[in-house]
Amino acid sequence: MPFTIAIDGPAASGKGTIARAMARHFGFSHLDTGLLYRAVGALGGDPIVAARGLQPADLERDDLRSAEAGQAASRVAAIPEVRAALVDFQRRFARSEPGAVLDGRDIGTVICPEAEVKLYVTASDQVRAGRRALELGADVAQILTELRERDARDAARDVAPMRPADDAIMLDTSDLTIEQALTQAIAHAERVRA
Ligand SMILES: Nc1ncnc2c1ncn2[C@@H]1O[C@H](COP(=O)(O)OP(=O)(O)O)[C@@H](O)[C@H]1O
Ligand SMILES: Nc1ccn([C@@H]2O[C@H](COP(=O)(O)OP(=O)(O)O)[C@@H](O)[C@H]2O)c(=O)n1
Repeated sequence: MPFTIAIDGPAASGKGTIARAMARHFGFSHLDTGLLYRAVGALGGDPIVAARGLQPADLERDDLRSAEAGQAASRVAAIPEVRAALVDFQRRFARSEPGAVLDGRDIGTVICPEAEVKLYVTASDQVRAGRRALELGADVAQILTELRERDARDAARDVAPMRPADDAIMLDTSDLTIEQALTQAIAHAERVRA
C-alpha cells in the first residue's frame, strides 16, 4: 500500500520546501499541486478548457512563480469545474509507489482525505511576505497585500476552501529554520510509519 503525505497551508508558509525535502528523505514522489492551478491561470482562455487539456509541458513554463501567476491561479482555483478536472490526476499521483507527498490547499481535506500523514503548515503573514519578497526580489508591503488577498480568496471559496483537515498536525514555521521545521515534520511521519 502506498504511503501518502498531504501538506497544506497558506502561501509561502514553507509547505513546498517541506514537501520536497520529505519526498527526498522517504524516497517518495512529490507533486506541487499549486503548479496545476498556476498553469491553468497562465494558459489564459477558458480556464475549464485549459484544466481539462492540461499537459505536462504546461507545468514547465518559466512564468508560473510570479505574484501575478499566483493571483491568476487563485481566481481559476475557485471554479468548481477547474478543480474537478484536476482531481483524478492528483489522486492517481497520490498512489505512487512506494509513496507520495502532495502539497497544496485541499490535499488533506478533499484530494487525499485518507492520507497517512497530514500537515498544515503556517507562518505569520509578515514572515511569509518577507520570505516570498526575498525569493522574488520584490517589495514586502506589496507581497503582503498580495498574499493576504490570495489567502482570503482561497479560504472563502465554496469549493475545497483552504483549511486544515480535522486530523492534520499544525506546524507553525514562523520562528523555525527550514531544518527545524523539517525535523519536526519528518519525526511525525516516522512515528506514523513505525
Ligand atoms: N522554516 C523556514 N524558515 C525560513 N525560510 C523558509 C522556511 N520554510 C521555507 N522558507 C523559505 O520561504 C520561501 C517560501 O517557501 P515555500 O516552501 O516555497 O512555501 P510555499 O510552498 O508554502 O509557498 C522559500 O524561499 C523558502 O526557502
Ligand atoms: N491544492 C491546491 C493548490 C493550489 N491552489 C490554488 O493555487 C494558488 C497557487 O498555489 P501555490 O501553492 O502555487 O502558491 P504558494 O503557496 O506557493 O504561493 C493558491 O493560491 C490556490 O488558489 C488550490 O486552490 N489548491
